[in-house]
Amino acid sequence: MNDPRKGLVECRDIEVVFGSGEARTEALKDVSITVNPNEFVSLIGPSGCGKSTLLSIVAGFARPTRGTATLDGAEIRKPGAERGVVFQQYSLFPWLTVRKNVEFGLRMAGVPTSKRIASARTLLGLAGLLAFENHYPDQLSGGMKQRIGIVRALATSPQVLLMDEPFGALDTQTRAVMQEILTNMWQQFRISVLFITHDIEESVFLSDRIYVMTSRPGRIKAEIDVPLPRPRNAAMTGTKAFTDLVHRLKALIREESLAAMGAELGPGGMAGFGMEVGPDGVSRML
Ligand SMILES: Nc1ncnc2c1ncn2[C@@H]1O[C@H](COP(=O)(O)OP(=O)(O)OP(=O)(O)O)[C@@H](O)[C@H]1O
Repeated sequence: MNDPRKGLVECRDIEVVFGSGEARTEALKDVSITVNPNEFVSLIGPSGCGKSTLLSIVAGFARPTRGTATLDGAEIRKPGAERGVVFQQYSLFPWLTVRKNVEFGLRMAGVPTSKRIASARTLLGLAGLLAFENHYPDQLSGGMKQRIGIVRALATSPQVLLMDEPFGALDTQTRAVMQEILTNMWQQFRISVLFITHDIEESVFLSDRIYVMTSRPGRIKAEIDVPLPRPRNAAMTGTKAFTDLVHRLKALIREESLAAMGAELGPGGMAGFGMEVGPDGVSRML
């Protein structure tokens, strides 16, 4: 079982610059975010604003140019078992059965065979996948593969789950079911989650708090609390509280997406959108 006081992620004044000279790209600037223990936090923002870059810093796959990322006060310098990662691509090993995929991290950690089989079977049972333990990934649907990806990330009992567009490749119906499964699993495991999505409804449905990022270089534009009760269910998506939050977030994202496009389209190009490009960048036309 996880320690409920652990899983505090803190990013402070993160700046990331790729390349130099003409190829210099400022991806993130002055980004500070916190994910509290047991909290579900989403990052949303226009394409290319640096969401994946920030997540990969917390995962330990990349280092910031400036600033620090810590987990429970310790600086993150490399990947670690206390952080599970789930990507949009299923990234399961096709030559291993479902159960052996789930066992993989435990095997790497030196957990004895009988113990890791028992853990994998328990988790597969919770995700409704025990009947498929001896199947190979190719024999399963996209939704099942992603459930296995989540189960595999949870197998090593991480304090934090980092998810980069995990449902991006799924059809709308499967995606909605996966959101319910994830919120139920999160409720049981009570770990911290940092979740990236392009889908605003998805972020509201799942999160306690949402950070909205600006267009590149990504900064934190807004931090929005989601005070919807838990456990969450599909019926909530029709409530006024839910749709009001979605509209508010959509307006924030639209502003940033137009700003990003405006920079590409140049003066006059944004007039039809109620925006214009001036010497100080993009502004709203009244
Ligand atoms: N290794 C790299 N070298 C150079 N530039 C990079 C590298 N990785 C990312 N970038 C650039 O940094 C910016 C941020 O990329 P990132 O993938 O983090 O954005 P994102 O918000 O996750 O985008 P999307 O929503 O489209 O997935 C982009 O302009 C991207 O092209």
